[in-house]
Amino acid sequence: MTTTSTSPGTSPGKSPGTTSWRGVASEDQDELPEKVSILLRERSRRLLGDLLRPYRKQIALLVAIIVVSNAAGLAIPFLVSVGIDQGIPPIARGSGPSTLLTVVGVILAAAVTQALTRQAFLRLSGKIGQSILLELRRRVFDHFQRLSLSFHEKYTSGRVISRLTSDIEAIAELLQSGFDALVKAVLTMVGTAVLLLILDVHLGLVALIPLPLLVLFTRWFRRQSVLVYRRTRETVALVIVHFVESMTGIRAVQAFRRESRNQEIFRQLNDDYRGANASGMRLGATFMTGIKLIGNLTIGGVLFYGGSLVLQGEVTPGVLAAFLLYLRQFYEPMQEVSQFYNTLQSAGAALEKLSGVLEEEPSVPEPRKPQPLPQGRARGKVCFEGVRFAYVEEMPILPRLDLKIPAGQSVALVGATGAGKTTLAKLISRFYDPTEGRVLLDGVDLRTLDEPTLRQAVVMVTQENFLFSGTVADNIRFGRPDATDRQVREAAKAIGAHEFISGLPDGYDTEVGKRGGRMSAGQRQLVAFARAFLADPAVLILDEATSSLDVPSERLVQRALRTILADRTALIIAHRLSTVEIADRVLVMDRGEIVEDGPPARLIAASGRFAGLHQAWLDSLSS
Ligand SMILES: Nc1ncnc2c1ncn2[C@@H]1O[C@H](COP(=O)(O)OP(=O)(O)OP(=O)(O)O)[C@@H](O)[C@H]1O
Repeated sequence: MTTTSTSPGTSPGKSPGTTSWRGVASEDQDELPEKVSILLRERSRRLLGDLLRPYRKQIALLVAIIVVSNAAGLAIPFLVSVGIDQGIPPIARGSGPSTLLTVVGVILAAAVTQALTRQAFLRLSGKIGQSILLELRRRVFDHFQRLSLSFHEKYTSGRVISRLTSDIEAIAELLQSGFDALVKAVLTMVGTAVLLLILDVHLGLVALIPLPLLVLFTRWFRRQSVLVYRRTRETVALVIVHFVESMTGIRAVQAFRRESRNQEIFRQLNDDYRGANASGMRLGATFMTGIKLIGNLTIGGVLFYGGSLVLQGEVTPGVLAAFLLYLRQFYEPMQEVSQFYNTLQSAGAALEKLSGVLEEEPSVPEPRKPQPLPQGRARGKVCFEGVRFAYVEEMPILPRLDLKIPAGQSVALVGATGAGKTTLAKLISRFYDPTEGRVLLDGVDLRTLDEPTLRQAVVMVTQENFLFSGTVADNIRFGRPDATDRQVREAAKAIGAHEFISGLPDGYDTEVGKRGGRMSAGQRQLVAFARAFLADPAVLILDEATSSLDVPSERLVQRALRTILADRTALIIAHRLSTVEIADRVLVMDRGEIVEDGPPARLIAASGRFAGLHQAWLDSLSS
């Protein structure tokens, strides 16, 4: 089943009601029904579980280390009480300091144990955390690369970047500090409460009186925190979008002198973000000071009440000292919880988005049972059989297309903007699958060809002429990484790019885009042609650049075109009619249909659309 997915996240064939949150679709929804939120949380948890599973044993070891570390920490105040109550009286009685020295020795041992286990914990958790992040980054990158062009056309590179950077960072933060803070807080608080009750039930109950207040206060904080957090995320998203749009569109911004208006918008958005952050900090400050106040009041109360119990001889001074030390320990992690809560929320949101991305399926799937091409290699015959295609179900771009291109033919595709020329080319490259009908290469449905066979047989050179960072030679070698230097040079020579490349500061080893490696539009196009020539596909699709080149460059490109088109099937989306003259055949497209088809000379001789276009072009040349 290979229906084109019309939106990333909507699996074909399922009703939108049940699937509209799947994949990345939930990212676009502000308010999610409770049921969906639960499903999303489950999905996030599954991903987390999946990532943690290989480290089960190490995590168990980590838990054991934390327990020992906390037990050692919790033992210290208790040992202090033993030291005071049982170590000092023998000294006062003159029977020597041996008990006290033993207790001090045990305290030292507990302190050393705590330090060593803490170090082991930090090392091990760091190692596990980094391995998990490595795996997560690998999965997300691999998956993004596998997702079809239809996904990327909608998802935009800005979102891809934030998934791979800030979201992964949020999870890193959780693994590095959040997890540690949570475990420490829970163990310390539960352990302390239990120990207080064991030491002295009466005084223990008094010390725990503020607990309900603490619970209410924490709940209030959590609710407020969710609201503030959401506002921070919303405002930061607007800042980033404005920033990225202004910078990626910097040419248009400067050309239209839009800087000051952009600056004004940015100032406002930036200020909103500052405001949201400030309220977050105020909330955190209120919570932290509130906790500290409750903690200190409790300590004061316990000292007062415990002191009177000591005077009445119901509690020993050592137990009171231990109580005071425990209470300090009890409130400390509570303050960290406020920090941790933010970390948890961002990591939760990040996991939700990443699990959504990983759930997306390529809308152009690999065949289960790939079929070989006849004779094991592509010859280049292309057929469209009853092809219907729509990006959005109700708006067909190609209503019904039947077309046969024999192997080795050069076809020029012309037509008004939006006629569907690029769409047709994308179907031959299998960036999309037809909604109905079939596209065949040498009689084999493209959907049954495996990816390497298809990519080797069909190459599309787009208008972007994208050059990657690296040397010019690397860029030419892009589609055939094992090509030798000689082959690279020969390809460049055949295309007519050798001369200008040799003139670059380091020749073929010049770094693209760096000093001296900047290229003109025509030169970039020649490098893109050399790349395609070296890849040597049976079918070449060229989306010709609309930008007009100067006359010498145009001549160079025309010559290169003749070389590259020889001996292969070619489909050129022609914006320059000079290009059309090289073609064996011209197809004129209008609203997704082929309205004229024939050799250029015949179409010019007839009095159809192409003849009109050609005449207009001739007139423009002579005027
Ligand atoms: N990814 C997409 N999602 C939805 N609609 C699209 C998408 N790409 C193109 N379209 C629509 O399909 C129609 C045909 O577009 P296409 O790019 O094939 O035209 P074209 O003939 O190549 O135009 P041009 O000469 O301007 O490049 C247009 O109406 C366009 O709005």
